[in-house]
Amino acid sequence: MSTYVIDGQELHIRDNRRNAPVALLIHGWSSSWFTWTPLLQALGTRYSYMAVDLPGYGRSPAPKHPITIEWYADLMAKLIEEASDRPVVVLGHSMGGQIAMTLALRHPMLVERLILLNPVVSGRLSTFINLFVAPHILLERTRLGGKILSYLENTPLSYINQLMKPILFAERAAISQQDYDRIRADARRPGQGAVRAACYEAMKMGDLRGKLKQIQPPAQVIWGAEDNTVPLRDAGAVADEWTEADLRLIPNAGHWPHFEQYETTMRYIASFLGLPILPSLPNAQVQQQRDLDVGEIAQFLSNTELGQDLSEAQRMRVAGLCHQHHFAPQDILALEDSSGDELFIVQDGQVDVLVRISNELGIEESRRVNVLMAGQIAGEMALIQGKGGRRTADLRAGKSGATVLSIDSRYLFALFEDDASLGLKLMQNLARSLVQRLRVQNWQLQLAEQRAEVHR
Ligand SMILES: Nc1ncnc2c1ncn2[C@@H]1O[C@@H]2COP(=O)(O)O[C@H]2[C@H]1O
Repeated sequence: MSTYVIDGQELHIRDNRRNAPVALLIHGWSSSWFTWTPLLQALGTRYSYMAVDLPGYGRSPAPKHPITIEWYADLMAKLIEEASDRPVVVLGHSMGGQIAMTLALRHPMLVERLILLNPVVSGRLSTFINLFVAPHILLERTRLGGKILSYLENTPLSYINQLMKPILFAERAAISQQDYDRIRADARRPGQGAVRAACYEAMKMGDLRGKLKQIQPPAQVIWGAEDNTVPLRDAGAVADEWTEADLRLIPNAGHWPHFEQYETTMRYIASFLGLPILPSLPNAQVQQQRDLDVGEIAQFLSNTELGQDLSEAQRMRVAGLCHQHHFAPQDILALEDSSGDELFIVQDGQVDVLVRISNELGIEESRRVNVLMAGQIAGEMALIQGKGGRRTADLRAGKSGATVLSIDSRYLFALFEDDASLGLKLMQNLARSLVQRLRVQNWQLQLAEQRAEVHR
């Protein structure tokens, strides 16, 4: 845990303190940093994560300032400025999602991407909450009310205990008793009654309907289909107003999809962030990656054969899968007839394509058939042939060397499976590049024919 003091407000933060891009994690109403435990290991492979205890929750003291969603958002903006020198990925759950969206609206420069789990949009919680939980919470505001309730809590009269599970989780949710107990303990933490009541009002005041379209950073919105806390009516507002957002509904999950349906939730997040842990891969390995600037790579991809016609969010996904390699002049990237497990994109310099051809004396020599420049794809032929595909030519760095991005074909195929519309666009782009090369070759053949004619 680290402690930050921002504007005199002490903030306790669970972090992994890596020299890597920052991911800021904002929990929801009546919760704490613990909200993020299932995701921390995977996020830690690429990010320096900061799971904050919001003022008044977990170990962070209650604020002296009146609570509004805007105030929380501005405080998070100052925290980002303190912790990072570039835009950060922001994840928000429930009320934390409302804070994250408000942050992106008020400080778009600070947010690289948003991932929102069951976010509060309208501020109107479910009827369940309004009928049973809210009166309880509003009563807690006063010291006497709080005392009476904490006494009742330990008696068979405590209806809140019985109601908590169906409100928070889906009927068939896979949640362990241990996780449930911890989430419940956070929700009922003594001494937080006043903050809980203030946040209940703040969420209503922070209504984001009508503003979603103005959110600039690419966003993924994940929702448990049986959410009884933040109703799916709010997911409807996202679908209706914010068509650029990547909205995903997860069956058999309620308000805590990352606990209830970890695999599915993680697969969506991993493919959005380009984390190398798509569960459809054998062993779902968590790999340590070199820290590339994903935003910069995504920007570069917009001018490449592979990145044409992709949205910014889609380019970010592809960028997250890229590794960067530097090759000295004449270094070999791939050998003809070897198995092809990677797709390459030339980032800088040149890559020569060499085919082995037997001359009149039957001696094999390498002939350069093409030169690939920045933005062009190489290695797509083996990839398109599928498993066991072999390289059709040697690939060799040109005279001044080459910088190349590579994508492991297993990750690329996992991405195709996971996001069919992105997969289709990428396959179209690969096909387009092949068509272009065939056209050039046809034209070169015609030209050679015409020249031969003139000499005859
Ligand atoms: N005639 C050609 N023109 C341009 N590129 C080629 C040609 N033949 C092969 N290649 C590239 O060289 C790569 C070698 O590996 P692949 O066969 O996987 O994919 C091949 C193409 O990207």
